[in-house]
Amino acid sequence: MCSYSFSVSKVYGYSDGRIRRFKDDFMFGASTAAYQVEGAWDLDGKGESIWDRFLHQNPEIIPDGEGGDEACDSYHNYKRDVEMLRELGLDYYRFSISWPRILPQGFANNINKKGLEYYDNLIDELLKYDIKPMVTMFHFDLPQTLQDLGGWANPNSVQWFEEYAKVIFKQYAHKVPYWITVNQPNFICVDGYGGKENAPGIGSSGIGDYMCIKNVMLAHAKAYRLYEKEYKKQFNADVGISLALSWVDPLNNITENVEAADIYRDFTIAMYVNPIWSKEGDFPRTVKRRVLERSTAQGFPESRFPVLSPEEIQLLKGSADFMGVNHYTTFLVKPSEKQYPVPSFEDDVNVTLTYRPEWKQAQSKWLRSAPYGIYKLCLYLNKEYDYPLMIITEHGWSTKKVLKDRSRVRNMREFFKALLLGIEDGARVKGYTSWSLMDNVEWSAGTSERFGLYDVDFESSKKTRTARLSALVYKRIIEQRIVEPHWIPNSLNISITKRSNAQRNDIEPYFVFIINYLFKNILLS
Ligand SMILES: CCCCCCCCCCCCC/C=C/[C@@H](O)[C@@H](N)CO[C@@H]1O[C@H](CO)[C@H](O)[C@H](O)[C@H]1O
Repeated sequence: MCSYSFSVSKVYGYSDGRIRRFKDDFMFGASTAAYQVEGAWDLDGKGESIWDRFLHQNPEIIPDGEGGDEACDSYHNYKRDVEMLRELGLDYYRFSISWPRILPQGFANNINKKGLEYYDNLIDELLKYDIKPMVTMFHFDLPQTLQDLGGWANPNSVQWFEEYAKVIFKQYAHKVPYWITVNQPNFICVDGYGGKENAPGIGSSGIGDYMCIKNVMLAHAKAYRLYEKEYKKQFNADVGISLALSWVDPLNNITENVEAADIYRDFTIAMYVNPIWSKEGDFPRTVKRRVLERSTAQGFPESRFPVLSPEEIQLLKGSADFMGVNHYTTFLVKPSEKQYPVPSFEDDVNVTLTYRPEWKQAQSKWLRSAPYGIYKLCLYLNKEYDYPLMIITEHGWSTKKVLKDRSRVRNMREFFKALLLGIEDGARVKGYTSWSLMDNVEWSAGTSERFGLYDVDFESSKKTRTARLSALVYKRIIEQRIVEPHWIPNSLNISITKRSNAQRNDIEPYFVFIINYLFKNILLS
């Protein structure tokens, strides 16, 4: 049992007032995902994905009725997207490839040339302006034809993914420096196979979700090993996986709550990190033991949690060049007071999640601002997994449709301060990716939750994009390499500025420090 205690004043108060600086080689980017932005859901030979099917069949669950058929129409507007990345001055763009756009029926016997062409054009447009492509190979949109065969619950899915990986590595390996095999196995499996509210909505909690986790993790490892064997020597890209890693603290220091926090971390963090980054490999012992005990008590002849063979453990161990960290929020936990359905993932974990009331709420119900969480997550990962190399592959904040998104600016600044503190304390974080470049289709929430640095007018035929306040603040942070607490632009106009390190003013952090010091100690005294 470990409580991950640390100096509260340092984190909650940022009390030393020091301005910390992002090193010049720290990379900044922005991210999107195919289903959420591309639109053109059935154009030019694209096959149906599980999200196409799910939201077409259940339109009533989308609050504003806006699914991904058109989305931001990035399929036609990708040049404008790249222009926005240039306006922001970003180093890289994280986007995903839609599996059914490349392989309409999921299998490599039928490759859609128009699909390949679309991503070739996007990548070339990025490279033309010196913006690095960071390509996610799978971000939730499985071909429906593969779902009809059981999807990620079918052990053959490991091989299906490997065949898809072969096609896209062959096509793009020579121009992609960063690959992310899979985005968020927990969302794919726990929400999609355990739950009913996200595609494919199987509702097999405590069984289907665990089968899916094993297969998705192995699929990731197979793709990593494929790149390692066939392409690493020649092109030397970094290949990683993106994990949804919320931080979790006990509600208070009562032993049961501290234990509940440990269990929750094991089921949501260690579950995905252990097989790749721990010395022993495999899924966490605590998770295996707990599910076995419950399965036995429930009358199952063996554990509902699948076993990895010694070969599979080896395949997974070390199968990533970096850990993609998607971090949005922090939860507080205590043991559950209610009885969850049996069997279920929720019953296996058996905790209740809550927040501190003072943590500001975003437009999304699940999202509260507790930026210290990224600092504690860094400490935890460093301690448990010996300082893994990380890229923040997602962090963001949702609002209503407003241009002056002050709450996003506040959240971003606080997050950066906590992240810089984590880096100062040893975290090896090499980049930050804002979720999202622009408003998009937030899965079952449609466009009711806006995560964009750019507003998107979904009513307009061109899906017009307009920079928000946060876009200008993010651009300024990237240029200056520091977080200026009070900087605001004169207007919301944004334009492309030539990037150069010489622009960065080394004296400015100290100037800002003196102004802050004077403000706090003299003007306020
Ligand atoms: C009285 C207190 C009640 C507390 C209730 C808490 C309920 C919380 C339930 C847990 C839900 C966790 C949800 C977390 C989700 C994120 O990790 C996940 N959305 C991140 O995925 C990425 O999200 C982006 C923006 O949401 C984007 O959609 C992207 O595609 C995803 O990769």
